[in-house]
Amino acid sequence: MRIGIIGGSGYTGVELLRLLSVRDDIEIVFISSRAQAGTRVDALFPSLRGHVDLLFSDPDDVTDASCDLVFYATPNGTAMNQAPALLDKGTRVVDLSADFRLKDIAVWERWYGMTHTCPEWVEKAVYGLPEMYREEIASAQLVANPGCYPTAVQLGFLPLVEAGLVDTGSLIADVKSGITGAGRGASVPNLLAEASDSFKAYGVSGHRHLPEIEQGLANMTAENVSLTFTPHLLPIIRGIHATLYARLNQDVDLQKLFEARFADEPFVDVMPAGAHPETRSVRGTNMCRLAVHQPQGRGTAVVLAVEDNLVKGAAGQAIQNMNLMLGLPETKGLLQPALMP
Ligand SMILES: NC(=O)C1=CN([C@@H]2O[C@H](COP(=O)(O)OP(=O)(O)OC[C@H]3O[C@@H](n4cnc5c(N)ncnc54)[C@H](OP(=O)(O)O)[C@@H]3O)[C@@H](O)[C@H]2O)C=CC1
Ligand SMILES: CC(=O)N[C@@H](CCC(=O)OP(=O)(O)O)C(=O)O
Repeated sequence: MRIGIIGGSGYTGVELLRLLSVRDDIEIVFISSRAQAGTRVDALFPSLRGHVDLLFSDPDDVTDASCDLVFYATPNGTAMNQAPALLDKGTRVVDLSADFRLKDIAVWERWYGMTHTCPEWVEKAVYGLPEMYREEIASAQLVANPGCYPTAVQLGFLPLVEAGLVDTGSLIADVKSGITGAGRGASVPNLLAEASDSFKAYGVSGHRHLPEIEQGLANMTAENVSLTFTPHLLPIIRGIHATLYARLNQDVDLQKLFEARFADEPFVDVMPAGAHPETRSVRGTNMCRLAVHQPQGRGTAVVLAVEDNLVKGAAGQAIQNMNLMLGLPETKGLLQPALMP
């Protein structure tokens, strides 16, 4: 399969390269970076020496590359302008940005502060959370890959919301992300001296992942969904840790419920009762590890979810979606264990 990557010099782009370059069923034929066009990929990323023998290209040239599938690992507002030319030619696309994730265009425009230039493809796009939409993803031409926070939060709440066991009007997600979540672009708040040895919340009054998570949860239930979502910046490189709270409306064996819901899911691991999953247990992997608790047997379910924001939260999930779309084994190239310690 011939694969192209637009935005190959960013963090999710290099993660796509790390995971795809070792596969013998995939030929990477195109990697773009406007700033790096003409330079060798392994000059920018020596980690790929011996694995990727390509130069960065200009994104405009991808239309001539005749790819089976193209990834957009670009900032929000890019794919909606560039991908339609490929989509109209029949190329399949996985967009890692938020351009095609929200079905309500007015809501997207409010949260992203831009006019949407391609609502017709938003309608046709399939949201790329395989644990919810596996069949639709397999036949989609355009997949909107979920955001990093939305992946962990939706997977953690999924069994509870789907089974109607919680008050969906009072859900709480307290979530922490490593700094690569902010991308590779230079910015003062992301400097080592600014972000390390410190910890803070941000976006408390509103983060653009709120409508995405609420849209996903609403698709799991006929009930009204309302979420309080507070993101935090953790002084680590990779990893998301979500602590999710929901009021139970009945007595239920939560451990059994979670184990049954994810029994056939290759990339969701329900840990034994009482576990406290760590971000390092998923570093570099496509796994989301969950643990479900009911402290003191009172009526609140507390779900802990960890994932690597660059893998299950971005590039790994994008490849999981690619595998489904191209009729390849879903887990192909994604089963390596975490790097420890
Ligand atoms: N980082 C994360 O953990 C996650 C990120 N995402 C989303 O994935 C996307 C990529 O994120 P990330 O890799 O972190 O971003 P980076 O900022 O690290 O990289 C962005 C890439 O896009 C390219 N790019 C920028 N502007 C354009 C443009 N107008 N046309 C073509 N290429 C462009 C850049 O190269 P150049 O400018 O040289 O062309 C670079 O290769 C974003 O939409 C992000 O929100 C989603 C989930 C998690
Ligand atoms: C730590 C950090 O800054 N994280 C990013 C989320 C990254 C992501 O998933 O962004 P998209 O939805 O745009 O794809 C943020 O809060 O903006």
